[in-house]
This record gives sequence, C-alpha cells and structure tokens, in this order.
Amino acid sequence: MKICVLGAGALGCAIGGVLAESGCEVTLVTRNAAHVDAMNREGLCLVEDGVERRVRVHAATDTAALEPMDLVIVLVKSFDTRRVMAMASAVVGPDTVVMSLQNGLGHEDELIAAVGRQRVMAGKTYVGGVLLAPGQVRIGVKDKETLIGELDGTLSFRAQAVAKAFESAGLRCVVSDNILGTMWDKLLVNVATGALAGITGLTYGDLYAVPEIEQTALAAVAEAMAVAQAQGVQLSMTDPRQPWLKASAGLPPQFKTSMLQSLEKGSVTEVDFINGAVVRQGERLGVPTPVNRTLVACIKGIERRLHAA
Ligand SMILES: NC(=O)C1=CN([C@@H]2O[C@H](COP(=O)(O)OP(=O)(O)OC[C@H]3O[C@@H](n4cnc5c(N)ncnc54)[C@H](OP(=O)(O)O)[C@@H]3O)[C@@H](O)[C@H]2O)C=CC1
Ligand SMILES: CC(C)(CO)C(=O)C(=O)O
Repeated sequence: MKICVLGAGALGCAIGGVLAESGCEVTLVTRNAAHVDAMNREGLCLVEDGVERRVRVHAATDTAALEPMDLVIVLVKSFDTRRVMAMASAVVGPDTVVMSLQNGLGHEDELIAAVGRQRVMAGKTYVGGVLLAPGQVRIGVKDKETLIGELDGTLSFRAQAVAKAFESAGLRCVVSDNILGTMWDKLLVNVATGALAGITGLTYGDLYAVPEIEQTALAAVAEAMAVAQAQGVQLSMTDPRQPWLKASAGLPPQFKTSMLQSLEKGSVTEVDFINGAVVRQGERLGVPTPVNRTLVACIKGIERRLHAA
C-alpha cells in the first residue's frame, strides 16, 4: 500500500514508521527540513521500550513531487489541517482514501471540503509518539488500538484493506460501524485530562493524586457525555470515570498529556477542537458546559501569556 503521512511529527512518525517496517511504501511529509534530511539519509529511528531500530522511509518537505497515494493519513495538529490540505492535491487521486487520526472533532469537515466526501474515512488512535530528535521517535504501539471507519458506518472493502495494513504492521485496528461514537469516546479521554494537565503543569502521577482535579475532570466528561447524548451519539462508556481512567491506562507516572507538551513548547494547543468542540456543540444543542468553558478560558489565558512573553 502506498501511504503518505501529512504531518510527520510524533504520531505521524510512530504510525508511518511501523507501516513502513511492514512493507508499505511510506512517504512522511513535514516542513522541518532537518528532520526530512535525517530520515532520508539514515532512515527513521524508532525507539520502543528503550530499544532502537531503523526503518527506511521517504520523507519530503512538501508534496509537489509526489504521486497519488492509496492512503493519506493526516497527522498535523488540528489547527494546521486546513493549511496542509491546501497542498494535498498531488497525493490525492480518484481512489485515494484520506483519513485523519488527529485528536478532537471537526477534522472530517475540513477533509471533505478539500478532497470530497467520497474519499474521506475517519479514525482515532490510542497509539502514542514522542519526537526525540530529527529522524528519531519514541513509539507506544503495543496493545494500543486504532479505530477507523466510513462516515456512513458501512464496513467497506477499503476500510478493511486499511485495517489489514495496520494489523500487518502490529497496530491493533478495528473497523467501526459507529465511527462518530468512536470519535466521541476518544474526545472524552482528551476532555478528561488534557486541559487539566495543561493548566496545572502536572504529569499523570501527580494529576491523579489530587481529588479536586479528579472531580473537575469527571464534571467536564459528564458535560461532554450530555452533549453527545443530546446529539444521539452512541458512546461505549457511560460512567465519566471510564474515560478518566482510560486516559492514563498503560502510561507511566511521568507522562505529560499532549496539551501540556504543547504549552511547554510554547505552542498553541488543540483545546478549541477538544473542550472547545464540546462547548460549541453544547451551545448548539442547549446543553450547558460551564466546566469545559472554564477549561478553555484557562488554556487560552496560558497560551496568551506564553505568546506575550
Ligand atoms: N503524539 C501522540 O502521542 C498523539 C497525538 N495525537 C494527535 O495527532 C495529531 C498530531 O500530533 P503530534 O504528532 O503529537 O504533533 P506534532 O506537532 O509532533 O506533529 C505534527 C507535524 O505536522 C507538521 N506540519 C504542520 N503543518 C504542516 C504543513 N502545512 N505541512 C507539512 N507538515 C506540517 C509539523 O512539522 P512542521 O510544522 O515543522 O511542518 C509536525 O511535524 C494531533 O491531533 C494530536 O492530538 C493523537 C494521539 C496521540
Ligand atoms: C495520551 C492521551 C490518550 C491521553 O493523555 C492523549 O491523547 C493526549 O495526551 O493527547
């Protein structure tokens, strides 16, 4: 399978790297020239459980010289989706599947606007990645599920082909007939800990030790569940404690959520696509979301302080 990953950062390299190892022809796209040079020169170094291995990949700083792919996986941060899709036409042919595995809600609308509904599939993943250096990524793949699916819930041949490629690469992959529910399930996990870790600066070890934080997390998740319910979304979890516990499952106490990692790098976060999405959809449906609204306000305040500094 010919695959292009748009956004060869932490997760793009983790997923693209193992797909390349399994024999897929993978091209990783990022604007970071040093990272591209390192990958093309020495291959991509995957660090798993402290052990390093190298895989040959093709990397590029843009898509201009590339050809249409079987699959395009979008893994830029949420706020970069529109920009990266504006340069995606070279890798999108009539039969190309385009799929986001980003956190948050709303990406499929951007993909549909860019490439048309018929090419778009949806997905969410529990795989993790941390970019350690140009050409080097720490991967968390074992037992981490990826769920993909057609927007209309059909169990299509192409969805099964993508799942087979993922499975061959050692990525647990399930084709979901309820991809909207799957996407909300992952949203709940991010709502539980992302903003609270970002605001407090706490690693998971400390975040889970503060009862007031847990109560706030459960309240934020309960709001998101009420919004999902008002929309008729079929969630797999009914107790706010489930996403709270799932967020840290299998992760070490020193783990930092991606929202905290972004703030520590001085970047903006994906809060608008996570807690912000809950607030916007709550407003539309008449479901109050004061806890999520407060979390968004706090993260926005921190972003502003960091950018003013
Ligand atoms: N990391 C993780 O473990 C997980 C991440 N996710 C989700 O995956 C998504 C990606 O996250 P993550 O990998 O951590 O983020 P990173 O910031 O590590 O990676 C994003 C990459 O996209 C590149 N990029 C941005 N804009 C463009 C562009 N216009 N053209 C080409 N490349 C571009 C960035 O590099 P540059 O700007 O230099 O081009 C960067 O390499 C997010 O939605 C995140 O929430 C989900 C689960 C786990
Ligand atoms: C690792 C996980 C699932 C929860 O923290 C995550 O998606 C994130 O940090 O953004």
